[in-house]
Amino acid sequence: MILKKMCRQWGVLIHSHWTLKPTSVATWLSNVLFYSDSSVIKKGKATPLQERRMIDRFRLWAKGGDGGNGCWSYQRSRKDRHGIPDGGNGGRGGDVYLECSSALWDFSNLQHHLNAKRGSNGISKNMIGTRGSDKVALVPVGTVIHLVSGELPTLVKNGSIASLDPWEIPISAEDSPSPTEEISQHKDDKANLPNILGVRDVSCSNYEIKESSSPSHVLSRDHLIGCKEVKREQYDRNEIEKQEDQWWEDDNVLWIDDNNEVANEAQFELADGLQHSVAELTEPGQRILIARGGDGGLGNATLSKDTKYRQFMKPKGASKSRTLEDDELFSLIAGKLGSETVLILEMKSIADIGLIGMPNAGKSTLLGAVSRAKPAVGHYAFTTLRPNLGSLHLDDFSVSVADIPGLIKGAHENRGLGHAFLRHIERTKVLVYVVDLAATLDGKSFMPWEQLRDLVLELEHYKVGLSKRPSLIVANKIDERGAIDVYGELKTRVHGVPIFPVCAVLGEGVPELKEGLRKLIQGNETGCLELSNIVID
Ligand SMILES: Nc1nc2c(ncn2[C@@H]2O[C@H](COP(=O)(O)OP(=O)(O)OP(=O)(O)O)[C@@H](O)[C@H]2O)c(=O)[nH]1
Repeated sequence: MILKKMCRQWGVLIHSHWTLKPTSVATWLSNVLFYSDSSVIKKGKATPLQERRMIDRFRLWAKGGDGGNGCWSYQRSRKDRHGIPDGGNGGRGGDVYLECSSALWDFSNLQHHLNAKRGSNGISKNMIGTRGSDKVALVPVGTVIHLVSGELPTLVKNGSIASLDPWEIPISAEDSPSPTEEISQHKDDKANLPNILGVRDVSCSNYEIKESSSPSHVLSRDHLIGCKEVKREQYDRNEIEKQEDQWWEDDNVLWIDDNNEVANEAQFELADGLQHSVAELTEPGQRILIARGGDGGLGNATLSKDTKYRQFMKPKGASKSRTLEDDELFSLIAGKLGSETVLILEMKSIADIGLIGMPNAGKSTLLGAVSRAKPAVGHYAFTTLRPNLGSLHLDDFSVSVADIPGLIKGAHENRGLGHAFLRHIERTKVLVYVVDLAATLDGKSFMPWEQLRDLVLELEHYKVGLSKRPSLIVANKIDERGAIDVYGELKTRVHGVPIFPVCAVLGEGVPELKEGLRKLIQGNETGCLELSNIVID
């Protein structure tokens, strides 16, 4: 009864005819009292950011959808038993796009294979097949694209591509007859395209296609012959599967095996024929076309308009002398293959200010002190495994601050995930060196000026000139005993950049630091930290 009363007082409804067994109540109470600890509650799907490793390099294989096949049909009537060709063209395959989104941090949501949908086949009554749907994959802001194979990605205007006409018009292949170079044409300027839906209206033998970006060129019907080489049966499936296996093997070695960091980096740098930084996505909403869909094959209605093929379009029996070779015919009506691209995506954080320092220097604590960000803070090195971003509000404007994970000596040789961390510094405008004044007080670590020398060396070894940008120094943990003396010595040993004594935990010295950052961002202070300005014994 007492338990029942307690339950009622706590707002727990217990039906009067329930018989409460003391054991079950005890279990329930113990669950409520002892297991309400958040650490015991099962974690949801979204693991906290610092608990999973950042995937900031990613190998991607993209394929545009194949075009649908053209239709071969005849409209017969009582008066015309042979009929007139009325097979529609196949629909165009979908394209593959990468879209920049500020909602993402890394490539963990991305799939290694991206395939757009195939266009549907043409239908009789001269009906064109529908266009295959596009595949759009989201990538974080600051994604840099390196091309392994395939065509160069094309930047598409910001905004939705939903406005694209689903009835994409299939056209003939490009000048090059090679199937590998078979790239479908842009059809942005529809006014210049013949109305193929109403193929009956096309009397000319030349299409004039004007592209907004490239000079206009004329494709003649003769180029249709070029399609001959794009044949499904010639497309060696085994070869492709072999290549895919190979690719997966490469992929495993290069990127998936987490324990093989250094080998991965080395192989990335040595990757054959890799074209570095062919494109980058820096603003949310930007889209890049990475694989084009193939054009649809031509239906016999379209072909019958061409004098060259007209005689072959007649139904069997009506054709006079020779018939079109099967291969040739197949190449005309088969949908063209979508293009394939292999890319390596790399993420470089974009922030106005980069906080860099040795592990445990207090960078994350400082980020929390200057912004509203709540990064994980721990009294052990490498608490931060991915850059944390925060927004620093100065009176009339705000800037973004990135807390870069701790760098150690040899980071430029990829020690301690050095490359992964150094990469993010490339995009910052201003550098803030955070040094730990208390590091040497226990005799285990380096003096602050030694920390600074090592940091500058690591930056310069990774990329020459990386340290040459407006900088300041934060002398952190000024509250620790003996730190003031170390700070005094630091000022005598390091010149050329402002030094701010700060206690990030208590927020002391933070207003002065913000003022210093404002000057740096506005360009009033431009000094960068040089090795020659650091005095070491
Ligand atoms: N006494 C004192 N301790 C501080 C101060 N700032 C940070 N710390 C402590 O230093 C330790 C490391 O702080 P973090 O902010 O995680 O350091 P970090 O540089 O981000 O470390 P990594 O994640 O390894 O790069 C924590 O135990 C903090 O509480 C400070 O101003 N004074």
